[in-house]
Amino acid sequence: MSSSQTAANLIEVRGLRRSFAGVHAVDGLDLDVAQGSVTGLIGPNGCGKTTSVNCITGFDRGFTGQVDMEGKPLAGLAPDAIARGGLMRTFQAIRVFDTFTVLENVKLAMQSFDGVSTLQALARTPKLRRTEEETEAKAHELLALVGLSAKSNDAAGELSYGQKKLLSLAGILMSGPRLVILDEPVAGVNPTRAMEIADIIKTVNARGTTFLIIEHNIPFVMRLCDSVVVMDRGKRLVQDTPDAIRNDPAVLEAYLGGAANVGD
Ligand SMILES: Nc1ncnc2c1ncn2[C@@H]1O[C@H](COP(=O)(O)OP(=O)(O)OP(=O)(O)O)[C@@H](O)[C@H]1O
Repeated sequence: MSSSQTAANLIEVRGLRRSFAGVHAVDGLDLDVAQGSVTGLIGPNGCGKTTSVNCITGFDRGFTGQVDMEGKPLAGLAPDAIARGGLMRTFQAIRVFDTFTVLENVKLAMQSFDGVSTLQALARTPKLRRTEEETEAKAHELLALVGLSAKSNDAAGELSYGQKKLLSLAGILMSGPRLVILDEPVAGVNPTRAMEIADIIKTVNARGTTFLIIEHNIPFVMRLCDSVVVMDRGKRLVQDTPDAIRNDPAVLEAYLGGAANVGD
C-alpha cells in the first residue's frame, strides 16, 4: 500500500475492464470503498455498475484489472470464497425461498458459514447444537433489526416485496460481513420503506460494516452515503462527497444530461 489514503480503503479497484462481444461494459474503472464508509455507486442505465459489482464479488471472472480487498487480490476467487472473506452482496432480483418461513430463510443464509461438517451434523455433536443455538439467536436478532420479528413463522412467500428486501438484507448480515454490496436496495419499494432501509443501513454501518450501494434513487444515495462514485460509460467520472457531486457540472451533464440538480 502506497499512501495513507490507500491504507484506509477496504476495496480498491484499478483499471477494471469487462467486455461482452465487443461491448465495453466496464472500461477502466477505478473505485475506492473506504473502510467504515457508506459509498454510493450511481450512473445512467447500462453504464456498468452491476457488471463491476459482479467482477468484484467473483460472479464474473472474465475481467482484467485489479480488485483488492484490504490489499489482497480478489481476482480469480469464487463468490463463496469471497463471501467467506467477509464480502456479501444482494442482487437486483430478490432471492428468497417462498415456501420456507421467514426465520428459516435467515438461518439458511448461514449454512455455508457455520463450519459444521456432515459427520458433526449426523452425530448431532455438542458443537452442532451450540452452532444451531447461536444461529437461531442471531437470526432473531437480525429479524428484530429489520422489523420482521412478528413474521418469523410466516412463509416468506406471504411477505410484501419490500419485506422480502428486508429479509434478504437480514440473510446477508447473518455471517457478520465486513463489506456489504447492495444492488438497488430501494428499487420498487415505497418511500417509507426506503427510509426504514436507510435507517437499518446506518445502524449496521455504525456497528462497523462498510457498504457499497448501487442505486438509482439519488436522494436516497445523497442522504445516506459519505462518498459517491459516479460512473459513466464504464468509467469513474468522479468520486466525491454528496455535496461536491451535487454541484459538479460534469456530473449534471453526464448523468442527467444537464438537468437542474442531482438529489435534494
Ligand atoms: N452478460 C452480458 N452479456 C452481454 N452484455 C452484457 C452482459 N451484462 C451486461 N451487459 C452489457 O453491459 C453494459 C453494462 O450493463 P450493466 O448491467 O453492468 O449496467 P448498469 O449500470 O448496472 O445498468 P442498470 O442501471 O440498468 O442496472 C450494458 O450495455 C449491458 O447491456
